[in-house]
Amino acid sequence: MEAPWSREEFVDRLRAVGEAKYHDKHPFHVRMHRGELSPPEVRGWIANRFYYQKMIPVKDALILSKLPNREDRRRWIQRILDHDGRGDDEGGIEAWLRLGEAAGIPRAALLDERHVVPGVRFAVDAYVHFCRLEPWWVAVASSLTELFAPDLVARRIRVFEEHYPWVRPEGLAYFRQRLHQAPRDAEHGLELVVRAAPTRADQERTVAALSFKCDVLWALLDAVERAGPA
Ligand SMILES: O=C(O)c1cc(C(=O)O)c2c(n1)C(=O)C(=O)c1cc(C(=O)O)[nH]c1-2
Repeated sequence: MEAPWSREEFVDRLRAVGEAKYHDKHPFHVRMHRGELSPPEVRGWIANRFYYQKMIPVKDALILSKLPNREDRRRWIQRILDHDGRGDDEGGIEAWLRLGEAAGIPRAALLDERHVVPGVRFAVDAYVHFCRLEPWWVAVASSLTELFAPDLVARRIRVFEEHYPWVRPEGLAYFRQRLHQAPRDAEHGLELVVRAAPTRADQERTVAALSFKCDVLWALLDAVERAGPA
């Protein structure tokens, strides 16, 4: 049996997956970042991504149900609250609906999923099923794309302000929230995976889970790109 990687090497291996295949490099994002998307294409992306947003707390509830440790459940549950909201906090799903409205999409058109194309549904459902079926620490590893999300989201805020000013600025609140939520989530996720994956075989399985998740995000954008304007 091969020796486990040190924590540092393990984290390097995880980061290398992001460098190779995180969706910031997808041609659709490249065009978005250059300011080349038409308003209907931006709307198509927002309307399809809503399905991802909507399913995130569902997959986090599946993981929550499997976490063996109370302290970890107390931290993990925050992810569900971040998206679904609680009390006065409207939550991320509501913020995404407002992003849609700021871009000219009626909330009813997001809620009834009329613009969601089959490939997006398949990709997102594959992620949810993966988290339902895999051991909790493998499912947690698949969430570690959040290690890479903050740079992309920070860039997206600048890109929208510069190239897509027709999207009303209050719509960007969702992305601003993610700038502090994602690093906190990634830190906890990494801590869980490092603790639960002590052998080289375990570590390799977590790297494969992260690679799978990059495929989910990539396939989602392939489908959005192919669908075109909404
Ligand atoms: O806009 C993005 O590029 C992006 C990427 C990701 C990601 O890397 O999975 C997430 C999000 N956004 C996001 O908003 C979010 O709530 C989220 C949760 C998760 C997850 O896997 O648990 N990823 C992401």
